[in-house]
Amino acid sequence: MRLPGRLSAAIAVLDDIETRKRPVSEALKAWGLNNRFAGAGDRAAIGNLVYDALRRRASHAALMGSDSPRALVLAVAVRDWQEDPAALNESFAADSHAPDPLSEDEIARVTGQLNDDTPGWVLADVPEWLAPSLQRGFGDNWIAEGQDMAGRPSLDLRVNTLKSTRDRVMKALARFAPAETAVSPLGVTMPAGLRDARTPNVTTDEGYLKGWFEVQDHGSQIVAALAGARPGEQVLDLCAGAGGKTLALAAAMMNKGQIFAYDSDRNRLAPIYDRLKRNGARNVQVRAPQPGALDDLVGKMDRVVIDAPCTGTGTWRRRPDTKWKLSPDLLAQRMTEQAAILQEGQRFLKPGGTLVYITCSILPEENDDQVAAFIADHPGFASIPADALWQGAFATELPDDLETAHGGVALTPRLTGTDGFYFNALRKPA
Ligand SMILES: C[S@@+](CC[C@H](N)C(=O)[O-])C[C@H]1O[C@@H](n2cnc3c(N)ncnc32)[C@H](O)[C@@H]1O
Repeated sequence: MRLPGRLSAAIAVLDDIETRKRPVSEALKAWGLNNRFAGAGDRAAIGNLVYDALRRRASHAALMGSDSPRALVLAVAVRDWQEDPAALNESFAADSHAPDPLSEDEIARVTGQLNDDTPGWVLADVPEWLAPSLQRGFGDNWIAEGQDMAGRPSLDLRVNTLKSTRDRVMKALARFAPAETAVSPLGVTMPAGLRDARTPNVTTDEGYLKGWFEVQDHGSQIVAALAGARPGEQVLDLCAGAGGKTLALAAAMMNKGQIFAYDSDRNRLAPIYDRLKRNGARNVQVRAPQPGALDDLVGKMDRVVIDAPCTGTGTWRRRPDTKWKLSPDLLAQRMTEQAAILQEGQRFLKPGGTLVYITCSILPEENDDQVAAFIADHPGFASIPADALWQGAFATELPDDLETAHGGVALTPRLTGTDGFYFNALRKPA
C-alpha cells in the first residue's frame, strides 16, 4: 500500500472507533483481519496515523474546523508527517484507494496556524475539564507538559539483573540501535521513530524469551528503583497486576527475602506466574484474591508498595484514546479507591516500615492530594526525603524540578522523557 491507501485506511479505522465505540487496538486488529493483503509495514503505518490523530485530536480539530476522521488524518499527514498538500493531491489522483482530494478550504486550514485566541487546553491537547487541574499541577508549564504528552513514546526495556547485564542485552539487540537510559542503570531505550516507523518487536527476541529483559517504561523503572526494596526484606506488592513492578523489586532484592504479590483482580494477576518463571524470580509468593488472603501479613511488612489504580493520565502517549474518554466520575472513583487502598496498605506495615505510593497519573488529585490527606489522617507518617531516595537509587542528585510540594517525585515526558509517574514513600512511626 502507498500513503494514500494508508490514509484511507486510517480514516476508516477512526470511523469504526467512533461509530462502534471500539478500543483502538481492537479496531486496528479488525481492519487487519478484513484486509489480509496489507503487510506488517502497512498495519504499523496505519496504526501510527490513528494514534497520532488521537494524540493531537483537539488541536488538529481546531485547525481543521472539524473532528471528523478525515479532518484528523489529513491534519496528521501535513502537521505531523510533514506531507505537502499539493503533493498529496497529486498522489491521490494516481491511487484508486486514495481519499477524496483536499479541497481548497482544507488546504488553507491544514497549512494555517492556530490563532492567538486558541484556548490553552487545545494548545495542550488535553480535555478541557482537566485544564485547571493540570494548571495547578504544572503552573506555567502546563501547556508544554500537555504537548509533550501528545508525542510518541520510546520503547524502554529493563534489564533483568537476575539473568543478564545491560551490556549483554544491548549487544543482543544491537540491530535496533539501543541506547542506555538517562537515569536507571538497568534501562535500555529505543527512541520513537517518525512517520511510519515500526516499533521493534523485541518480545520475539531470544533474550526476551530467556528472561534477560522486560519491556518497561523508564519511568516505571525509576519508581520501582525508588521503592528501595532491599535483599532480605518482607515486601507486600498490594496492587501487583501483571507484575511489572514485582519483577523489578525481586531483581533489586536479588531473590532474597520475600515479596507477597497480591491484586484484587484475578485476571490482571494471571500473567504474573509465567513472567516470574521467565525472569527467574524465586522470592515471590503470589496471593490470589480471596477472603483473608493477606490476614497473616498484618503488621509484619518492612515495605508495602501500592502501585495504585489510577486514571493512567501519565500514559496518554501510549493510549491517547483514554485521554478523551476520561470523565470527572471516573477520576472521582479512582480517588476513592486510592484513599481506601492507602488506608488498607498501612495496616500491613510493621513499626518503622515504609509505605510506597505510586501512580501513573499526572493529576495532583491522585498524587500529592492523596498523600496530604493520608498524612492528615495518620499522624506520625511522614514522607522520606525524595533527594535521599534518589541519591540512594541512582547515585545522582534529584533534579529540582522533579520534587513535588508534598515531598514526592513527579516524572513526565517533558521532564524525564518517560511516561508520567508519581512516587512518594511514607515512613510509619517506629
Ligand atoms: C496500576 S495497576 C498495577 C500495575 C502493576 N503493579 C505493574 O507494575 O504492572 C493497579 C492495579 O491495582 C489493582 N487494584 C485495584 N483495586 C485494588 C484493591 N483494592 N486491592 C488490590 N489491588 C487493587 C488493579 O486490579 C490493578 O491491577
